[in-house]
Amino acid sequence: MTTHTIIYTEVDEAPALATYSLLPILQAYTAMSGVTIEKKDISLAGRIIAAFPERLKPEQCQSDDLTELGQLCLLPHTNIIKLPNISASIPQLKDAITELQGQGYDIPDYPDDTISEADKEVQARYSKVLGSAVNPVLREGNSDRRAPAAVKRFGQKNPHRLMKPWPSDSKSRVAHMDNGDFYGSEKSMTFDKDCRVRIEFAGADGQTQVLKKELPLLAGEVVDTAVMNVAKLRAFFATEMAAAKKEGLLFSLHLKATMMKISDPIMFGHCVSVYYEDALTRHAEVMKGLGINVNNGFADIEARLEKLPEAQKEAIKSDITACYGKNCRLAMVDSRHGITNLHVPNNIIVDASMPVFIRDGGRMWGTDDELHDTIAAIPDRCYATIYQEVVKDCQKNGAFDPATMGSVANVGLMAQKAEEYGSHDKTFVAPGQGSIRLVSEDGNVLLEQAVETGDIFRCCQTKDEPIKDWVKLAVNRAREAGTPAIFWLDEKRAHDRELMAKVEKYLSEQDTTGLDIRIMGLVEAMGFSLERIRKGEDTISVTGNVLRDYLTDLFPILEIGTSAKMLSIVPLMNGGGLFETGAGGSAPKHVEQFLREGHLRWDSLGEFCALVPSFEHIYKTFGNEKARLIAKTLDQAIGKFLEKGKSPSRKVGELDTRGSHFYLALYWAESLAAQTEDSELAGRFAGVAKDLLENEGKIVAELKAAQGSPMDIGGYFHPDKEKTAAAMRPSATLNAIVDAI
Ligand SMILES: NC(=O)C1=CN([C@@H]2O[C@H](COP(=O)(O)OP(=O)(O)OC[C@H]3O[C@@H](n4cnc5c(N)ncnc54)[C@H](OP(=O)(O)O)[C@@H]3O)[C@@H](O)[C@H]2O)C=CC1
Ligand SMILES: O=C(O)CCC(=O)C(=O)O
Ligand SMILES: [Mg+2]
Repeated sequence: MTTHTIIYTEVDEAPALATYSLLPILQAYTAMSGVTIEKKDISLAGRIIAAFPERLKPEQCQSDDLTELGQLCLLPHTNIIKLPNISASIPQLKDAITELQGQGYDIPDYPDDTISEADKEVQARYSKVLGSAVNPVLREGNSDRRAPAAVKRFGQKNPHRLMKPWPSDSKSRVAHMDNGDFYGSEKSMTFDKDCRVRIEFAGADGQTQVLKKELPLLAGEVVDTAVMNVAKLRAFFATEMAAAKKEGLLFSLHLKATMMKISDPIMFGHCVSVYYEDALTRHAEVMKGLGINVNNGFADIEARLEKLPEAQKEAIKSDITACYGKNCRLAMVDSRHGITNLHVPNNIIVDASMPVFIRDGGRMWGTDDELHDTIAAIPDRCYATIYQEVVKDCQKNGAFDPATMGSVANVGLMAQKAEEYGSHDKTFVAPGQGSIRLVSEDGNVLLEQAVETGDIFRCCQTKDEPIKDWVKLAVNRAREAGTPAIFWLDEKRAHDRELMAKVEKYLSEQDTTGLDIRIMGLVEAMGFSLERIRKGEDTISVTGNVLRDYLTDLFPILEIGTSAKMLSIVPLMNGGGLFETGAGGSAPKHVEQFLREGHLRWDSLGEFCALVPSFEHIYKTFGNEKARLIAKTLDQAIGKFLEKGKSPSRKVGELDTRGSHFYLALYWAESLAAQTEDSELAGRFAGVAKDLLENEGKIVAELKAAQGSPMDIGGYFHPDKEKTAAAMRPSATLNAIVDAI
């Protein structure tokens, strides 16, 4: 029998733990269909190990699976199930390095300063591991995300209870800059032929410095540049902190330091240094000596102060305490442990943090472990305004009702590192006063931005083929769904104006008869979608890469309580399929709970849903009929799983991730046994279904018995495989049935 391969990604944290329980079931159920499910390691630890082969013992070495997957994504038959992985901030990267070193891996420290050539080489290798280093490599296609019909139906019938009311006198708001931001400075152009450009800094003193030697561009490519003026950014933070203090609101900051790994940690650092300015200025010399980098958050300050003699440390700490007294109150991430919004750059990731702010009635947690009205600072106007529109709507009309609200699906322009999310290698801190500019090979200045020392310059690329593909995908989705599809484009943004022209052109080449497709500004599009949501009507948002990310967390978190249940398909432009599991992250909080009390509440519904189109893709590509049946029966099993309420509970002692996998296996076996199209599969799974059902009580009891005490899996970023497998497969009865298939 020919075998067809699905690649299943090994990741980090909660979804990685869940994989230990789910993957053996998947492999057993698909083996008879000629589908093999193969693992590839894209975990943070795996990627670090793969970056330093020459320093490791042969048995410690790992292949560079990410690079291999990146190449596979360009081939027509590739089929990948992509689970969420850690996009590491520097503090997370350092923690992972320390853990690996403790396990005997001779991995170098992350160099804070790059003084020697050797430091530079190490940092260059780590820069490929840092931040969102995985998704942009694999996403060789645009994105199609929506709540599967069964999930939405279930969500309306069983509305989640996470939505909190908005106080009638809510004073919360989104704060953004009015000028000096990326939005205000953006310049954009479309190239009419293939060419190469360079990016250079031209100092006011007449010196020039090449920042990027060569940037190859394709005909039809849209390129933009923009600058964040840091003096204005700091003034904005100071103003909003003072306003929060005056109005009695909490202050919070929402950025994407993981995806925007160069620009956003710097913006985060400015916020930290404005808040703690008095203490940091007074002790500037000591802080410098300790190597403190505010971009890594208050946690870095706190940790490094520990190196000081007691008296000196206490003096600085007392000045820090004075900052809390003088300044506004900060929103807390973990009020019980005194962790604020400014602790580490990866704690508040805007795509997930703003929906929770809205779900919680426009409030965040204070030090008193209560919810309070809050100023949500999102400095750049490119996207901040959409959230203020939601805030305004909820202040006027109250919280949304998950039982009746409509749905917003998304078609997102993402392929080939589109827009801001591909800008890291073209983001620079201005080395002085002058300008940063894009220069053609023959020396013509194409786009130029005035900068002051420390300003953040950013250049983004959006290729033509992905835009064409995105428009086509939007038209197809609009036709399939029969609902309005709105292109969210802001005519005040230079980049969006270039895109609008292309959208209009490519739409005119498609058959759009009978479809309601419109282009709207962001705030208008949000208002339009919210109005429909409140009437229970569905809308498709067709957006660029950043809004794709933001909206596919926002709407699902409001509608169904989480974005983990989204169907997230990336039709690869060369014919393959990348099936992302959900739209959320790797849920670090769930791992904490698992380690503390042996209960994992990761919901694998995202994985289940992604597998259906993945099997269908095998059928469509290779005509594998058994794969078609595997998909059909899995879909039926998911329906029953939802109907019977077998998702993991949040409480220890109740059904957790492992138990939910058992029920999926049971319902899937029942569906396979009941179908009449393939007697071989039916015959094989009739016995499995019978065994699982007969042993239901025993299996559930065995799984429950494994809960209630702390777990030792030998690591956080790089757990011990055997220990983790044992922890995640604690039912001998279930294992025996699955392993015998
Ligand atoms: N595609 C990718 O690879 C992505 C990766 N990330 C990475 O994930 C990490 C964590 O990100 P963070 O922003 O904290 O977001 P997470 O989505 O991991 O967590 C936010 C909350 O969402 C809920 N949640 C998310 N997924 C599930 C699930 N499958 N089952 C049940 N509940 C779920 C949980 O809520 P509750 O606690 O209330 O149960 C969780 O605490 C970061 O390192 C980030 O870089 C983030 C987004 C996408
Ligand atoms: O890659 C990442 O860091 C996050 C991706 C993400 O949030 C998304 O695509 O929704
Ligand atoms: Mg996201």
